[in-house]
Amino acid sequence: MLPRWIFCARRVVVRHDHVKPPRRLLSTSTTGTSFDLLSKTTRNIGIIAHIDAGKTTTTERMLYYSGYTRRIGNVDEGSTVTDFLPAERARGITIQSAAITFHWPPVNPDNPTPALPPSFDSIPRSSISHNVNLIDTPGHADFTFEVLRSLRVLDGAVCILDGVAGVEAQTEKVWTQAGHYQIPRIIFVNKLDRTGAAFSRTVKEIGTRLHGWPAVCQIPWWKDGNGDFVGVGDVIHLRGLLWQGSTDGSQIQAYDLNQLAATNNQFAEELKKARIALVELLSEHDDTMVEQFLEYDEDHLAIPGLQIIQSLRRVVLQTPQVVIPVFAGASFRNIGVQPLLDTVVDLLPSPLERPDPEISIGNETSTLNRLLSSDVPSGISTSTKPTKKKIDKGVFSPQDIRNLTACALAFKVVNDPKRGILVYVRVYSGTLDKGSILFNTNLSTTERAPRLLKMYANDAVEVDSLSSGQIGVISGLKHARTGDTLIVYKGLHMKGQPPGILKTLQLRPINVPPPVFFTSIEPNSRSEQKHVEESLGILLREDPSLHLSVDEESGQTHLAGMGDLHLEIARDRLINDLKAKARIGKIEIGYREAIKGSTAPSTYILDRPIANKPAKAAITVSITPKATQGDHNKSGTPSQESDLYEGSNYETAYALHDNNSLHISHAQLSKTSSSNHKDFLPPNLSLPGLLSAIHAGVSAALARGPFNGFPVFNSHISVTLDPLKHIFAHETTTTAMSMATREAVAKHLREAHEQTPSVLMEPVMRVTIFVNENSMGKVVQDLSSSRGGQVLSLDGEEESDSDSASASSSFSFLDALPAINPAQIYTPPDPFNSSAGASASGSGQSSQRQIVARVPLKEMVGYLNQLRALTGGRGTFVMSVDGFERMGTQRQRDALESLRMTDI
Ligand SMILES: Nc1nc2c(ncn2[C@@H]2O[C@H](COP(=O)(O)OP(=O)(O)OP(=O)(O)O)[C@@H](O)[C@H]2O)c(=O)[nH]1
Repeated sequence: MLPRWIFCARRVVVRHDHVKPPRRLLSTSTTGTSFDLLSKTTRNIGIIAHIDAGKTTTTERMLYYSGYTRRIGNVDEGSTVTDFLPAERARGITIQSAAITFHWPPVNPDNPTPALPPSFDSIPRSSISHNVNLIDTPGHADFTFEVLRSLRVLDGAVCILDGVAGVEAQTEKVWTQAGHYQIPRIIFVNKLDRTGAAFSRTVKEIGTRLHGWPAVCQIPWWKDGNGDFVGVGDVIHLRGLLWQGSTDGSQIQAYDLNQLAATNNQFAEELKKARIALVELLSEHDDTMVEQFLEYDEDHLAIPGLQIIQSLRRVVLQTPQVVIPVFAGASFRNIGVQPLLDTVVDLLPSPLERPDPEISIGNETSTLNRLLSSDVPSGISTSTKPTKKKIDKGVFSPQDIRNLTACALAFKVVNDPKRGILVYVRVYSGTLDKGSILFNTNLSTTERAPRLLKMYANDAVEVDSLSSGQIGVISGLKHARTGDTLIVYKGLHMKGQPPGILKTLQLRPINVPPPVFFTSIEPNSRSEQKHVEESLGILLREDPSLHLSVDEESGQTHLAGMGDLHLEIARDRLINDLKAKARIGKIEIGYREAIKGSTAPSTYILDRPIANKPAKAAITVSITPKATQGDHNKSGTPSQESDLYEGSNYETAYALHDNNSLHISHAQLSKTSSSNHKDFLPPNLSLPGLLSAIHAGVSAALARGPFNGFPVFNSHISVTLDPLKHIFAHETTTTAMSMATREAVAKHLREAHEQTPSVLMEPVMRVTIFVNENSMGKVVQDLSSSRGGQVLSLDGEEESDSDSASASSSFSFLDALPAINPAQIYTPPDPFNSSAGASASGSGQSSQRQIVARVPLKEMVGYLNQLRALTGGRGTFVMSVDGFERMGTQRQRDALESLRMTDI
């Protein structure tokens, strides 16, 4: 009898034209059993990998075999479903992660909602149709942040490796990040049809570079042992799976061990060896497998496939994950995708099996279910009787928690040409209903969710609700941005806010790294200004790692981003997709300027009409440079803006972008009691309104420093707001206060610079490079002499810069993982000479070396070409911002000179 999933694959072919998601399965009502069924049969997974490993190609096959597309899209022809932005199709790379839903195995139209069995002890999960929400993530280093954003909402991940190139730098980085989020992962070694493909070498690299024991679940099947790649040996079910060449891949022949032994004994013997290795490995990490092994008389081959699947599932869900199931295929040749889909359903967890998601509330961190069960973080008390006073103080009651009926994370905003702005959300608790009023805790705004959708390849299906664990889309939102937390609070009206600190609740907050490249944008004409601004607004909602600042004096708008490709794509999106008519400047390095002088407090008065209305406001300001450690600041802290919730009721402190800080003292106005505010403030002003106006004014001034117009770095601004002296009845508005503050801070910055000249700070990158042994010397030499870099470690040895933030965080995670001895890893032999494979890829396991260095970003521009030249095209690297460092006098002079040259 044919295995069940082969039957499935055939069934898709037969019924291809009318396999559509049945509406009954899409209904997300929260009644007990259907909620349970939906959650248990849901997989929220992502595909992560190095650029070009084949994520999009594999996704296209997944959509095809599950019946959601009628033809297989081709990356090279620009006809894929997931790379839908014109810029993505033109470049053949994935820029924005797209989330799509499909069912695997395909829904049986005769029995669309089969009952779940009481347990999966006797049948595999993949025998029941599951709801798979798939998030395709970008592979380019400039989009790592986009990958991080998607990782937060995943319950499991498939990591695709290029079978020729092996484990590449970006894979290692994303793999580690997924490990930090405790995301269970499996690996698909793709492109095994290519010359130089080396499955065995790649498996060893999984052990040594991804720090886990590879559990080889499939071995490649090469025609006659060394020819074309034609199928896989299924180690779990002990069978050979042969794909028919030049078809759509839905015709697969299965051969059991006896059949294989008769036709290809060597392959059959290898399959047995692989099974023994798999059972041995599982036994080391799963006690139940040891019991099974004894039950089956210590016969590795006698243990049923289902028991192996269950054991694999148990080890994949262990934290930290030390066993990594490995599968094989060539998506482009349509080989290996259906069993991979089975594996997704069988091994990766449902939303119900995931750890409680982290949250931040007030300035505490906790987890969502602890909060919902009122087990709130220390320092935040609950009360059964909330009074107005208690609510103002941030106290909330169990009833307030009960009123919190849903919590969701907007993990992606997309401007769809046909459907407008789509906000992709993952629901973490409760149910989002169509028409719900959503409170956005990042923006403190309220908006209604007019329509809810599920995205199926090219189709969007409207649904009435999205329940916990589901991924879907809200269309028609006007404000929500990528990364915002949306909550539903019972009884909230459009102008209201949830009580106390509930309004600060954020799901899985992440640090946005500081932008290090920028470009200027100028509308072609005044009439284009509005459209350009709106288009920039869309870009920023989609991608919060882009930063926008407007220089009020020159009127120039600066767009800053994480990398040159990041900005290039933003530029393409703006001009080609959003049709903004604007001139875009050259992409430049985003230096910072640090003031060296301080100023004494002085009061600035703004007294001139704004928009033809009289305006007057005053503010007292002083500035000091912050103490630094050698003017070197690590990334992570500088870019995040937050209210520090510190100090007394009469002062407010903020951490601003670029390691700046702001302290506002507002002596007469208490933050927690507004009872006397009417004695000091006219009816049009409130303390929160004034604080945010001052915050905005300070941020605007710091965006352009007095030295060369770069953002100011590492300064402390002290502001005093005295309502009796600074506020003028009728004439003081929040706009006037914001402008007064901006002008006051700008004046103080100029004075500080005149007193002691400011200095330029440059972004310094932490670069991880992988090269072959014989190129190592040249690459190190080039880094340290020509590029002014500092080599921190070779092959992960002790770093000379031991306080490196990124280093320590990744080491703490890696410390929990076992040391892997590659000699103990089972791999089948590769058909090609392994050194040939290694030289084709440049990642020969024995000769692969890793260099970690700190290098100024300026020296890394165009580095890939240089690295390729030094390594015969084989080296790869990844980098992230490590901090900003003061430039030497000559370096600063050179940088300013080259900036002047660009201006001419
Ligand atoms: N020979 C061969 N080529 C493949 C295979 N899978 C993908 N490719 C090719 O590899 C290239 C990259 O494939 P993509 O699917 O775009 O890779 P990706 O990982 O999505 O790339 P990014 O979106 O840029 O991160 C394309 O030219 C594909 O046709 C495979 O199994 N065999």
